[in-house]
Amino acid sequence: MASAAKSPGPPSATRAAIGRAVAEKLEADPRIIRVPLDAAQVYYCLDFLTDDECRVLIEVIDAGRRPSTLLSQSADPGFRTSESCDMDRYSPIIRPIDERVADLLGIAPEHGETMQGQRYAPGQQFRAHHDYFHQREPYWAAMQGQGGQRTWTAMAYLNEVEEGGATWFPLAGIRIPPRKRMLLIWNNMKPDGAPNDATLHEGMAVVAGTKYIFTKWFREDRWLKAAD
Ligand SMILES: O=C(O)CCC(=O)C(=O)O
Ligand SMILES: [Fe+2]
Repeated sequence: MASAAKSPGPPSATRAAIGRAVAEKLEADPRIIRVPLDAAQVYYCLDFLTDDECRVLIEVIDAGRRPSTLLSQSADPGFRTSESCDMDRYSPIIRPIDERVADLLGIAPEHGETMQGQRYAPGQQFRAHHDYFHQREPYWAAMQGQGGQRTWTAMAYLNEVEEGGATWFPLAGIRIPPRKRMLLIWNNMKPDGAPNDATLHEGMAVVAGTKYIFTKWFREDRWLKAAD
């Protein structure tokens, strides 16, 4: 999270193996399309969710939303201005969707963090950041104890946004406009398992309408929720 550090972290055989296994699973799936990019492994699945699922997930987000937070405080108060909602993975609404995401990637559900809903009103955004943890940051020791590095991200768009709200990868050079029901998937690591700086991405400001998504981050090991 937070700003790009010079070296985001060393290679890792474990993460490299996860990267290969997930890419192989996705590439064998006829529902998945790879975005033609060299800098990062990015995929999407157009109709991953049904309209009903999108509607119910939006209701869950609206009922549980609170201001979004950051792991390291940014000097810019406008860095992440959305609202978030931690989704109860054991609820009968969330669990099947949560497990379907893990199954699509071929990652054991225990490696996934709780799905997090995000809501952006006009003007709200999540400035350019990495989903992986910067290993030089003070939070890294705690993250290592909670399942280690984030490997893959899966993010679903739950509604059409009137204007704005694209997910922009400025270094990889793609901008993805929100598209209802679509799941976007990317590997935050390089093929050698080191964090990939080119996965820097931004949830661009919504101009008109409201944007609802959920984000699911996978860890290299089993995720252990921090004690509250
Ligand atoms: O809103 C977006 O398009 C990006 C969200 C995001 O990067 C995240 O939740 O980590
Ligand atoms: Fe992100």
